Amino acid sequence: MTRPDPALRQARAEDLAERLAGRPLVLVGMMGAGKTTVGRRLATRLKRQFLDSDEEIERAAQMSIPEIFEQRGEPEFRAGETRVIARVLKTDNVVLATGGGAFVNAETRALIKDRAISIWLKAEIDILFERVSRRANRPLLQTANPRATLQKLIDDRYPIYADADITVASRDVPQDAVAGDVVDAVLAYLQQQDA
Ligand SMILES: Nc1ncnc2c1ncn2[C@@H]1O[C@H](COP(=O)(O)OP(=O)(O)OP(=O)(O)O)[C@@H](O)[C@H]1O
Ligand SMILES: O=C(O)C1=C[C@@H](O)[C@@H](O)[C@H](O)C1
Ligand SMILES: [Mg+2]
Repeated sequence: MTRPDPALRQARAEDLAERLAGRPLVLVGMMGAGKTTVGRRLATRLKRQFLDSDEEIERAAQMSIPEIFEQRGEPEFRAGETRVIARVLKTDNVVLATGGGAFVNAETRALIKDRAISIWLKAEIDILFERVSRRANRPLLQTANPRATLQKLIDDRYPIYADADITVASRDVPQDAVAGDVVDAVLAYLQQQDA
């Protein structure tokens, strides 16, 4: 594949930033889909602030996510996640990467749908499993058969993620290329809405 012309790439990002008129962009999807890494690159391109709900929760609690799950339990983590996302969505001009379970919560999902444009970064299980296997920082996957657990989460969650405004394939290509795909997909979505 040829590399996109940097000037064209920049022009598309500037066009998108203007068309969005401040509306937040929210990345949803499974752990390992690339929400954090792609979101960061997307924010740079759009000259926006980047926030990550997992990082915000860790900062507020002064603990890592595995520690929060262990010491306070998943329900408290989920309550914190909903609060953090509600707070972040009061700000314009933000790119928000959510934790994998955030969009599954009906209240959080309604808030995201109301305030932001949501993008599902959708990836195949092989890609997800390879990526999440690099680090043991996902408490939900600390099971006897993490691949089967991941598959079960995919089965449960994909119909819900499909409610996002836009779906972008998180392919096995450099993260910058996926960020470019997101720019193109959101532009196409806005053009379709204007038509
Ligand atoms: N396009 C890509 N190519 C190669 N590696 C990638 C790509 N996108 C993400 N990764 C790698 O996959 C891992 C998981 O990515 P990331 O942390 O961004 O996922 P996430 O969707 O934010 O997951 P979580 O829901 O657990 O926060 C990281 O090590 C990241 O560097
Ligand atoms: O998929 C999930 O439910 C999670 C994903 C991570 O981003 C973290 O929010 C946490 O590990 C839970
Ligand atoms: Mg993340």
